[in-house]
Formats: sequence, C-alpha cells, structure tokens
Amino acid sequence: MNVDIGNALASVASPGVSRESLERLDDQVGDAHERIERGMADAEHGYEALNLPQRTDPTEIRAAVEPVADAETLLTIGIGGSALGAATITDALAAESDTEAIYLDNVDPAWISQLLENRSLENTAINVVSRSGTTAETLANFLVVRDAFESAGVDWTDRTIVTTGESGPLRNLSDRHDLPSLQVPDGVPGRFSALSAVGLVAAAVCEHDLEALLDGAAAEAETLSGSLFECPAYAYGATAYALDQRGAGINAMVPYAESLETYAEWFAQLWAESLGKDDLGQTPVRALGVTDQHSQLQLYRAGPRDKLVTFVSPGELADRPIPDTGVDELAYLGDSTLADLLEAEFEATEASLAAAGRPNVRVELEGVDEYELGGLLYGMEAACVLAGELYAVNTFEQPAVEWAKKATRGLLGGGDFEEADAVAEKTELRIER
Ligand SMILES: O=P(O)(O)OC[C@H]1O[C@H](O)[C@H](O)[C@@H](O)[C@@H]1O
Repeated sequence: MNVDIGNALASVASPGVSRESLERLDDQVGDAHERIERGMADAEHGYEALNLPQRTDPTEIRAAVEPVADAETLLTIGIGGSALGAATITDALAAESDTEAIYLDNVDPAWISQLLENRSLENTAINVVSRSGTTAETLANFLVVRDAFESAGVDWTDRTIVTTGESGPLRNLSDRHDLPSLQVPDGVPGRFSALSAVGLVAAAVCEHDLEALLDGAAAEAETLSGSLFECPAYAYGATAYALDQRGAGINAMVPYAESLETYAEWFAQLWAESLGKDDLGQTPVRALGVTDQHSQLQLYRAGPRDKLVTFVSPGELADRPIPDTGVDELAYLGDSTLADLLEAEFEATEASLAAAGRPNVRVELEGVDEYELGGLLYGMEAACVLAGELYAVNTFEQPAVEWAKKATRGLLGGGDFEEADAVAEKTELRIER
C-alpha cells in the first residue's frame, strides 16, 4: 500500500501536523522500530504476528480443508479476531469457487435459526475458530450448529475443521472427535491473526490464492524501516497518533469499495482493542464510500474538529459502463462508467474535506486482489503496533474485554467471578411508559 499524508499537514488542516513535528516524531519512530524488530526477532507475544508472512504454511492449511473442499456453504463460527480477518478476506475477494462463506459471530437466536433453517447441511461445512477455546459465544454457537447437524442426520465430525490454541476445551473436543485441526500460532493475538490459519482457512475453502496474500504481506514487511518517510505503514500509524495528540480522537475508516466494508470492521477491532487503554486511544468509526457521503460526510466536514478521515482508494476495479438515456441533464453520466463515478466521488470528497481544513489520509491500493489485501492487512497491523509504541500502551492485551467476558460467565453460572456482582449494582433511573 501507499499512503498520502499531505492532507494531514498543518498547512492544510486543523488539527494538522507540521512537517517539523513529523521530523521530530520520526526520532521516536526510529526507536519504536528498533523495539518492534527486537520483538519480532525474539518472537515476543504480539510482535510475533508481524512474522506471519514467513511463518504461515499455506500447504498445511489447504491439506486441513481438503475434507470439506466441496462445501457449498462454509459456516465460520468465531468472534472478534477469530472471525473478522477471515470475513475481511472472503468478502473482499472476487469469488473463485461456489462456496458461500457465512460468519456466525453473534448469538442472536432468531438470526442463527434463520441461517440454519432450509439449509442443506450435507453440503455445509463448519469452521470453528477460537484462540482460547473458551469463548462462550463461539462454543454456544458451535453446540447449536452441531445439534442442527445431528437433527438433520448429518455427521458433523466429517464436516468440521477446528482452529484453536495448543490446549483448552476446544482442543480437547477436537482431539476427542479426531477432527482436522490447525493451531493458532503462539504469540499471535486474535486481532493480529488474519494472516494465519485463523484468517486463511475460509480463504482456502473458497479457493483464494493464499501464497499471493502472504506475498503481499511479506512485501509490506520489507518496507518496515526506521523512518516514517520510508515506510507507508509507519507513516499511517505515526500520523494517526500525531493527529490524535492534536485533538483528532476519532478515526473514520472509509474504504471506497463495497467489498472492503468488512475490512473497516476488522480495522475497528484492531485499532480499538489494541490502543484503547490507560485513558488513551483513538476511536475508530466504520464508514463506506460512497454510501456514507450521503449520511456522515456532513458531520466530517462541518462538525467538531475531532476527526481524522482515512480513505482507502481501491485502485482499478472491474468496471461497468453507465447506459446513455438521451436525457440532456443525464448525458454526463452516459459518457462515464460506474468506476469513473466512484473515483470522481472519492476525489471530490477528499478535496471537500481538505478545503474545509479537515485532516484526511489516503491509503492507496492497486486493486482489490490477494496480494494487495495481504499488504493492506499487514500494513495496518504494523501501523497499529507502531502507534502502540508511540502511545506506550500494551498493544497486545485487552483486559477491558476480558472483564466483561468474566462477568458474563459469572452470570451464567460458569464460575465464581466477582465481575458479575457489578450487574446487580447497576444504578437505575427508569422512565416508564
Ligand atoms: O479466539 P477467541 O479466544 O475465541 O477470542 C475471540 C475474541 O475474544 C475477545 O473478545 C477478545 O477481546 C478478542 O480479541 C478475541 O479476538
């Protein structure tokens, strides 16, 4: 990916960052890069994720999915980092097979029932993913889906792949039923695991090119260096950090491709869960170009000066001409294509923010294919790790999320967790109808 931070400069935007400030910040980027390189070399928890392009074995993943290669539907059961990377990849890429990839990352009973009803389960495969192997939502959904297979007389053990940690309840279950299984690599937190089996099993069943995804990521890894002026990922992370320090506490991620809508969700988890700690962090907002030009843009251009808008320009897309109508006022459309319109809207929106002095950054791809997507995912992970160093937070933990997980388990009788007591202590001021 390339990154253009021109519209984040203080000469264009407020808040903005001056070139001199960026040059001063570059010293910290150099130190942070040394720390990151050390963490990668020592395979330290979290930093190890940046080694995935070299460590992940696509042949092993393809072999594990072989038994379900014919699936018409792949139900991936996971949540957070165990679903969003895989969903980002299969949603972004053009279909290479007839497999439909569906993600069960919520526990809404009506939705799950609807998904299972009228589905031919003989042609469905299950991909259950949980790093810890203990996440209540994932295990509950898995048990419900298993039960639906049993009720339909389909042997779920023939149709299930497991990706989990080295030990834990899901690993035990997988061993007991002798299921094909893959391991979440040690030292790789869920939200940084898109380029491991966690993100690539679904891509393999959908016959996407895993090597190209990893090659794109490896090429991005090659750009990591001690200066933000030489590394697009660090330029992004450092600029987002500097703008947050200057008041842009919100980061709206706006890809200009329908297929990248899920990518904005993945980014939101990465940015929020990694950087939101010690009363610090930048709030990610998910948006989509051009759709949200007609809803959120008003606020971005004229609301409080507390936002960075990150555009992702997808580069060349498969195109479709706009038919001519013979109506004079619409003639300009008839001379164009949908991709021309998308591009013009992107450039106009970017300019409209700059003209109003609102900081924005452009992330440029050369198309939405495996190689470019691998680079984007890796680049944003590296940007996030760099930002974590600059904020001096522990990027790779998520104690606030764990707190709510414990409270939920306590409420359901899954153990004695003091966090659950807070539920009964809720302050009420109810207004009843
Ligand atoms: O993969 P699992 O252990 O099931 O965890 C799934 C998700 O659970 C939690 O909510 C964590 O905060 C996320 O970072 C993680 O991705």
